[in-house]
Amino acid sequence: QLSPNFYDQTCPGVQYIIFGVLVDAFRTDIRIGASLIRLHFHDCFVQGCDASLLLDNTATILSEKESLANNNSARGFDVVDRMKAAVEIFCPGVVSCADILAIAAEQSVFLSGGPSWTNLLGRRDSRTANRSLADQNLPSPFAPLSDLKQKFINVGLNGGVDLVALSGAHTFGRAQCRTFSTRLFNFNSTGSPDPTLNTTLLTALQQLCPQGGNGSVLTNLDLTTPDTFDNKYFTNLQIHKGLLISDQELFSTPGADTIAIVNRFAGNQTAFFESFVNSMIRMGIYYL
Ligand code: HEM
Ligand SMILES: [Ca+2]
Ligand SMILES: [Ca+2]
Repeated sequence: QLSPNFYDQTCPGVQYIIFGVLVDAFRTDIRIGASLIRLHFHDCFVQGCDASLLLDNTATILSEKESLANNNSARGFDVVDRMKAAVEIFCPGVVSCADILAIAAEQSVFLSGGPSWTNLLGRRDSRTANRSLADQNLPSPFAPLSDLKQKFINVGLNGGVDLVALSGAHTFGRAQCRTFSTRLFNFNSTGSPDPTLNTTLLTALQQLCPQGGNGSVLTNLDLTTPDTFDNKYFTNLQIHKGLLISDQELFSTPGADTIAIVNRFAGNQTAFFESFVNSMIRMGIYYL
């Protein structure tokens, strides 16, 4: 049973301590907020929000850090370690790392221009990780829409508003060429690029990510406002400027129920923010 007041007696300053570390990290790394909210998402989708993602390999643990979606991709662990260390100085042994991830996610959205909300706290950290479950549960950018929906349903979210609103987190942060380059030249063995990709953006991405080139080159997920948390992600989808297949198909899958939701969020940022907060809170209370 999570509560906003969970640390009121035992660590009343926890949010300020984390905020201090976050603001400091932001000064040298504008991307850190995006990286941190992604850690919270990748934690919650595997065994619930229990900080299992943070555990390193041991004799008995196969880390989630090296799962398909996280390996050479998830980042920000050093900042989480600094947050935990700072919290330990003031309230040793009290605050869970799963709560630190949830708080950091909310503050990252707020610091980037998005909404703020009241964090529900009191998660317990797990002593086990599950790499195969991470491989299974974390959505692939190449997956069809039906598969993305199912992965959200599997963790107690829905494949409509939750999927579309939370995908809106791609309003900031970066992605590597290897996560979208299948769209650029010979899409699904058609001999042509993905027809749902805007041709101007296509040309730019072909230059950035040539065939046989370096798959770890980075580009912005939201090419309009790359570091601001806003609804431009959705207006981009309307003009076929989503970066990942999993982004664009929310709008470009014929007959999909997600199209109307994209259109609503594109036209009304307040509606997006409200749904986003609601879905983040529900994702954040998922626990096994
Ligand atoms: C719907 C299914 C989703 C898929 C298939 C997906 C896939 C991806 C991929 C492939 C990347 C780029 C990783 C890299 O190149 O290293 C990425 C980045 C990111 N994702 Fe997602 N994602 C999904 C949902 C979400 C959700 C629900 C959130 C948060 C609520 C989120 C937040 C982010 C952020 C902020 C980044 C940028 C991270 C950074 O710059 O370090 N994503 N995602
Ligand atoms: Ca977890
Ligand atoms: Ca943006």
